[in-house]
Amino acid sequence: MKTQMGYFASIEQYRPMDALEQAVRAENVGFDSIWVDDHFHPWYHTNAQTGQAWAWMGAALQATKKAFFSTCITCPIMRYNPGVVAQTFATLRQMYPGRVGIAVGAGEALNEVPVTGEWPSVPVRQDMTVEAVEVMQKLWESKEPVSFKGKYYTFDKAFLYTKPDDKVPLYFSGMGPKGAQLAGKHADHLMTVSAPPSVLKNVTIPNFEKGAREAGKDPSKMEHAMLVWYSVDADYDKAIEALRFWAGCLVPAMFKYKVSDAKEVELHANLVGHDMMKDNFMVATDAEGMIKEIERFKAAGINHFCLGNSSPNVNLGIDIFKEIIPAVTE
Ligand SMILES: C[C@H](OP(=O)(O)OC[C@@H](O)[C@@H](O)[C@@H](O)CN1c2cc(O)ccc2Cc2c1[nH]c(=O)[nH]c2=O)C(=O)N[C@@H](CCC(=O)N[C@@H](CCC(=O)O)C(=O)O)C(=O)O
Ligand SMILES: CCCCCC(=O)CC
Repeated sequence: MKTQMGYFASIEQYRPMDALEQAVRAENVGFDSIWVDDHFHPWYHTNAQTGQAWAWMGAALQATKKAFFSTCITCPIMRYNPGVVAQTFATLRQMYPGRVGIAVGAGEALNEVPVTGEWPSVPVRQDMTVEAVEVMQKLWESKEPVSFKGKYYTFDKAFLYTKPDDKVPLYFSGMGPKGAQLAGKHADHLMTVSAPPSVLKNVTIPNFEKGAREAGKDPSKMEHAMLVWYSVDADYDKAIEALRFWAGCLVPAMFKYKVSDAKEVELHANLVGHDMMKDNFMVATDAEGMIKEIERFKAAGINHFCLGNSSPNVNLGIDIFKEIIPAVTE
């Protein structure tokens, strides 16, 4: 499968209009796809934003010409009703045929707790995600009104009058082995987050493929997409430090516990050392260094990169891909 290069335009790290300008620039440089975070609270407090992802996508799709767009990722189970998620992505895909997909996942306390107060366990949220996906697919496909009584959601003769002309591609986030297996079983493609290449190769991707085979699908036709942040600067230490905004994602407790206050995440993020950031993110001083970083993950089986640009000079961090994209996709 040909490697695809995606640009992650963060609307929690950047003001929405700045992220939109980045998306336009990234498309012009040759990125295949644009991905946007779907958050309520951000992963860092100082100088953070959190624009609404779907509102941003509408504007960004109109401002660009051909790039594929998806959230990275939407949690369709708590603060959003899955029926309204299905309606939103049906509308966007009808308006921009072939250019819109959705990635789903079991959520983060940062986004769900502030507006619901609830935080079910990981297995329950995974179960809710599977049910949400089932009902979203029914709404997208059904020519008749949908009535559904599940464990978590009830639909009473719900009908989407605005439908896409073809299927909305569905990515499913699996960070752990069970999440990856569920992704293979219930979605079209895998979405995951940067992890050591050995884990991706020996745990995440095999579990995803196992899930796909269980559902009778051909895993060789399914993408392995991954969100990973990068920073490029001639000064290596400056490049690493510029990734600090995302360091909270490297603290496992942020996923396990009900942490929904960005100030609290920031306190933990500020304790993360450069070695850990270097190991989990991509840091380089030039295009050649970035190509090496991308090749590490390609060798582990990743074939769709969602690259979050945390470079000190953001435009340079986009323009450098004129040289990188041909080298990693040929
Ligand atoms: C926590 C792991 O669960 P998993 O289902 O694999 O992954 C969860 C993530 O998909 C979500 O949190 C997702 O919403 C995060 N996310 C995101 C993910 C991604 O791949 C790319 C981009 C994004 C950006 C984004 C996200 N979320 C948003 O809301 N908005 C965004 O923009 C996991 O580790 N799962 C393990 C099982 C773990 C488990 O069950 N643990 C038990 C305890 C076990 C023990 O005792 O040790 C527990 O915690 O109760 C697995 O195997 O699946
Ligand atoms: C380990 C990182 C999980 C995804 C974090 C996130 O929400 C990024 C937008």
